[in-house]
Amino acid sequence: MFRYVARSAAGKNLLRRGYATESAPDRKVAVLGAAGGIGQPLALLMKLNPLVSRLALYDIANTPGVAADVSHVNTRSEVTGYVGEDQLGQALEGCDVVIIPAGVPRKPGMTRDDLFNINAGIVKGLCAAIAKYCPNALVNMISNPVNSTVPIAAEVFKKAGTYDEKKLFGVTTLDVVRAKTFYAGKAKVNVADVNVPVVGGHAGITILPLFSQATPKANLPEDDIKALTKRTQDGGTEVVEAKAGKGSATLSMAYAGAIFADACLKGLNGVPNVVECSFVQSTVTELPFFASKVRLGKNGVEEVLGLGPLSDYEKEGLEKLKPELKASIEKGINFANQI
Ligand SMILES: NC(=O)C1=CN([C@@H]2O[C@H](COP(=O)(O)OP(=O)(O)OC[C@H]3O[C@@H](n4cnc5c(N)ncnc54)[C@H](O)[C@@H]3O)[C@@H](O)[C@H]2O)C=CC1
Ligand SMILES: O=C([O-])CC(=O)C(=O)O
Repeated sequence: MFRYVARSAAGKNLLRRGYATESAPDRKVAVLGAAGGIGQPLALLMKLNPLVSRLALYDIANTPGVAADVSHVNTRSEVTGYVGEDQLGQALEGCDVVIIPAGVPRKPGMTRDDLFNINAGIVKGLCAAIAKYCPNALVNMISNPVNSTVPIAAEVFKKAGTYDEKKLFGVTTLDVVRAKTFYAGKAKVNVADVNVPVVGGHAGITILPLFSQATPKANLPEDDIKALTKRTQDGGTEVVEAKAGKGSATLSMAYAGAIFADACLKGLNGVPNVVECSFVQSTVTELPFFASKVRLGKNGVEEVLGLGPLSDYEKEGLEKLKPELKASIEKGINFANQI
C-alpha cells in the first residue's frame, strides 16, 4: 500500500487544509484498473472532484507511480495506491463508489463481445471482492462488454447475498457525451446546452440515442437523424480504428466516467434531481437490464425513468436491439453461474 499525503514540517496534513468543500461528507472512491488507459485520466479527474475525500487507486501493476503522481495535485482527496490482489481488500474497505475500468480494450476488427472471455473473469473476481469488502458501495461498471459485465456483477452479488439493484450501474455516459457532441455539430447549437437521452445498452445497435427528445429542438431531417444515430452507435469503433491497435476510447471515457461518478456522489450527498442515463436493472422493457434515464439518490437508483415518446424510427430501433441485448445479458448470467 502506498499512501501519498503531503505533510508540513510540523506534520500537519496539508491536503486537508483550507478547502471550502471540506464540509462535504467523507467519501471514498476506488478506481479498479487505475493504471490503464482510462484509469489514469479518470484517477486525475476524480482527484479534481471536491466531493471525494479519499481516492484509492488499484491495479495489478504500476499503481505506485500513478498514485504518487496524482497525489501531488493540490485538491481535497488523500490518494492511496494499491497494487496486486493482496491489497484489493484494503483498497475497497469503506468505499462509497467503486469505478471499474479494469480489463482489455478492443483492437480494430473486434466487437465488444470479443472481450468477454478475458474481461468476464476479471469483473467476476473484482465483484467478489466488492461483495466482501464494501457491499454497500455504488458500483460503476465500465469494463466491456457492459451488456454482459453488469449482469455478471449482479449474479456475483446475488450469490454473495449482497445484491442491491439500486447500487449497480453500467456506465453508458460516453454514449450520451457522443450523442450530445454530434447533435450539437449537426444542429449548430451550443453543445453545453444540449441534452440527448441514450437508451438500450452499450454495443452497436443496442445503443439507441433518442434524438426525437434532443434539446434544444432543431427539426433535423430524417437522413441527418439516421446518420447521427449510426455515428453514435459506432462512436467506439471510430476511436478504435483511429487508434489503429493502440486501444479504444480512454480520454473521452475518463471524462464520461468522471461525470457519472460525480452524479453518483451528488445523489449520495442528497443533491436533488440528479439524472443520468445508465444500464441498470429495469422494468422499462421486458429485458432485466436496460439503459435509460435514472434519478440518483442517497441509496443509488432512486427511480428508473421511462423512455418517453419515441419516433417511429426509434421504436423500430428499440425492437431491433432487444434480441442482441437479451443474448448478451443471458451470456453474462450464464457465465457467472457456471461452476
Ligand atoms: N463503458 C464504456 O463506455 C467504455 C468501456 N471501455 C472498456 O474499459 C476497459 C478498459 O479499457 P482501457 O483502460 O483502455 O484498457 P487498458 O488495457 O489501458 O487498461 C486496463 C487496466 O486494467 C488493469 N487490469 C487488468 N486486470 C485487472 C484486475 N484483475 N484488477 C485490476 N486491474 C486489472 C490492467 O493492468 C490495465 O492497467 C476495456 O474493457 C474497454 O473496452 C472503454 C471505453 C468506453
Ligand atoms: O468501443 C470500445 O471498445 C470502447 C467503448 O466501449 C466505447 O468507446 O464506447
